Amino acid sequence: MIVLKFGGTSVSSPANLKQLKNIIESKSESFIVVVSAFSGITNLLESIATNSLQQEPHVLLKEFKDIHVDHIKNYFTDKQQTEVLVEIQKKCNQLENICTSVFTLQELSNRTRALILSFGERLSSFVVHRYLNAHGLTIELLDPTKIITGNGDYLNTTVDFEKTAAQAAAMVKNANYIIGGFIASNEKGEVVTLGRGGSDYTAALLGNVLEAASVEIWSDVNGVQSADPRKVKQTIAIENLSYEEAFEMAYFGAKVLYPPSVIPLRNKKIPLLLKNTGAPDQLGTYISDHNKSDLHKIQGVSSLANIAMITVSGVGLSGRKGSARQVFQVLEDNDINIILITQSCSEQSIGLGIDQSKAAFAKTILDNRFAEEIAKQQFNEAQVSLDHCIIALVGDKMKSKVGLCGHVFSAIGENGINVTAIAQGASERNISIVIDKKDETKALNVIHERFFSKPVKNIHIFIAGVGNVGGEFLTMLDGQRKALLEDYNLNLKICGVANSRKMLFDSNDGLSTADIKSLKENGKDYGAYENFLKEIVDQNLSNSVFLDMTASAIVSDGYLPLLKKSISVVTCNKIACSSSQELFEELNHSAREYNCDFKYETSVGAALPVIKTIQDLIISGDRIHKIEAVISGSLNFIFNEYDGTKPFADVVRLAMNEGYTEPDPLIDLSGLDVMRKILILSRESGLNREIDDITYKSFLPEPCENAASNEILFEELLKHESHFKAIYDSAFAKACKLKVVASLNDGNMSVALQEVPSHSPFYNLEGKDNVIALNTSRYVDEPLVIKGAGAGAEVTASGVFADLMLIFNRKS
Ligand SMILES: NC(=O)c1ccc[n+]([C@@H]2O[C@H](COP(=O)([O-])OP(=O)(O)OC[C@H]3O[C@@H](n4cnc5c(N)ncnc54)[C@H](O)[C@@H]3O)[C@@H](O)[C@H]2O)c1
Ligand SMILES: N[C@@H](CCO)C(=O)O
Repeated sequence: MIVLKFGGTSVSSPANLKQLKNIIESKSESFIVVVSAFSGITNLLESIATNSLQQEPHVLLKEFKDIHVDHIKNYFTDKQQTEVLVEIQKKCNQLENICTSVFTLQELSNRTRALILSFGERLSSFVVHRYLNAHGLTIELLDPTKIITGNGDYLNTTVDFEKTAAQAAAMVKNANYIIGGFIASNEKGEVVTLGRGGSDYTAALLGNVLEAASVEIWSDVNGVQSADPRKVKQTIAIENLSYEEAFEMAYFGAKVLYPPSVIPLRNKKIPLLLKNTGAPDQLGTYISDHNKSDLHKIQGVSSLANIAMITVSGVGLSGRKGSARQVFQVLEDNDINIILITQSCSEQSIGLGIDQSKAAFAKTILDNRFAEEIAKQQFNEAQVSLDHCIIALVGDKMKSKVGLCGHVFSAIGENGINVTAIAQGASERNISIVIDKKDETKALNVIHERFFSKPVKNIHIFIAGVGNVGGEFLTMLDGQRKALLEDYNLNLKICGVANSRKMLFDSNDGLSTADIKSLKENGKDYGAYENFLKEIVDQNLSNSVFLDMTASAIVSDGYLPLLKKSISVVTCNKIACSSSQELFEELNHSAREYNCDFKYETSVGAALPVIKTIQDLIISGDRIHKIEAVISGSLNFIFNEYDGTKPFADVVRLAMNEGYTEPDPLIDLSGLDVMRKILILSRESGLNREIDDITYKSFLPEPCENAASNEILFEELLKHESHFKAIYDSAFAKACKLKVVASLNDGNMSVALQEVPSHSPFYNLEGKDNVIALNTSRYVDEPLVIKGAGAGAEVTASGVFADLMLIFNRKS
């Protein structure tokens, strides 16, 4: 004998009902089918019951009848319908009579409520029975009130297993049956119910008393998922669970199974199979005595919201026997359920997780109970902290996996999620972590990504600036997206983007390049830049990263608040790293403190590995003694191109059009861009320096230096053509080339336009190339030289991309 339970959705459409028929026909052993009420009916009956007190619930009763009549019209031929409809009408009349009595007497006892609620399964089992008969199946309809007996609460009866077993044995022979779930009777023969989710329980207890070979629960999902699919996108069905794991998962919100149903089956070691009626070929979840999986891993991650943490603390708790018992007793006496307990071994505090709605009451009763101790300052008043949730990791074999907790905490720590309390039983079947409620979905996702097979890590990207570099970045991302997903399991989603005025967000599907191109037309004015930042923070997404591809100080001023929310920052904008030493240090320090990354490799030499090389040298104990470098791609290009045959202004414009200069080319021409870079390299070398410490003599005439706009700058450059020609001629006369050289020597920084002779290593530096020569304690006679393209939107975008990958590929 096997027991098969079909939920509301499995009986509420012709397609599913046909599946139900096919499923039971495929069984070789005899069976009992347990059915729930049609979808939505139990809630409707709750409303009918409650409504009966205020008014005669004609409208709701009509709805109740109409739903059933609709099903019947869908399931039966015209000829078959008549008889079924007559019976339904009879049952609806009975229900109406009960409701009228409730209204007349103005009395709705739990006894009457249970009777009203029972109509859902009474009708569904009748309809499904007739349907199966009409399709030629020989199957008998059982009356659950004649088999299942309970006592106590009318709405949540306690089943009398002995009596039920005897009745079941008398009524169930070697044949096939169908029965409505959820309903039972008490010793007086009155109708009672098994509590919400009770059809699962009917199946489990029939499985128990009939010692079934197995119990199958058929619903609209493929078994227990590794997490709640409404909160985590890429869940997987768990193939095998032990009874204990199933109970934990069900308790912590995996709604596919009513938790108490596991117990009658575990007691008799009856396997439980959870299957999808709509997809019977899917494996589903097999729950049995032992978890067959050999993997010592987390089976699922689940959560429970609306938790308040109550802390009972005080010096008087230490060594005081029975205090925990007293705390628990006072809560028990007042019907408050404790969901989670933590106590440190110093015994100075006990932390309790309870349902948030009971928090204020719990504080009052605890403070009253310990008023004397509080007055003597032995105990503190109970502290209440609201708006938490519990994240539960479930798995029988987690205990033997070294480092598992470490992975969990690093995953959530890297995403800025604070842990308020932790509870882990000695069985280690459940590790419960209390966190802020607002982080519930984020925590479920980061833990799920970290632990489940071939997880796809969703990277949530926010971008400021989609100009030259930003535009190239988007092209590169489009080209790499597929490979990143297939080869690295990384799904890069652009969730938000802004230019200097407008912003666009889409964290569900991510923004496409076409969406981003329409930013000007379709974006929303953000007003103050802080509004863009606030939106990023409020989204509270896992694996969030902010890319700055602007040259804006407003944008770089926003890094700190992001880092402090554990949102990593990747930038090619040099402003933040070359402003005060204090800010530079605070940015790096905050990234470490808040477990995220601050990456700025492209601020010097575009994608050349300059900063990374210096960091690697320093961390391995080397010391930087001297840096000599040409680190302006645009100036190198300009002085390579300029020979007096066309105006200096035209060459600068060419560099600008090629995307080598800053958006404001005066930043390059004034030497500021090079100064920022040598300052950043000095700081990376361990020096504490400011921009004013750099020795620099400008090669620009003053009117160019003071140009208030690009237009004026180009006019002034043209006016001073002879100045630039003279600089060129002087170098040419000495067979030298012009190079803007930055150096760090003995702690002193300088930048200067130099005439370099042919034997100089800088002489042959072509186009927009950069070269950086490092003399260190290890590279003494010959410097370590890094050379290559130092400007250009494409190489810079590739450097930004590489920084991004360094953050997330490493963590996957
Ligand atoms: N081009 C290169 O070779 C190169 C190399 C290394 C680093 N960089 C750095 O890359 C950055 C971008 O350079 P680019 O050539 O792409 O410049 P760009 O002018 O083409 O693009 C910058 C974009 O930033 C946007 N922007 C400006 N203020 C903003 C704000 N407050 N909020 C949001 N967006 C804003 C602008 O609308 C523009 O679209 C600069 O900081 C530059 O120093 C460039
Ligand atoms: N404007 C910069 C871009 C690279 O930082 C340069 O010319 O080098």
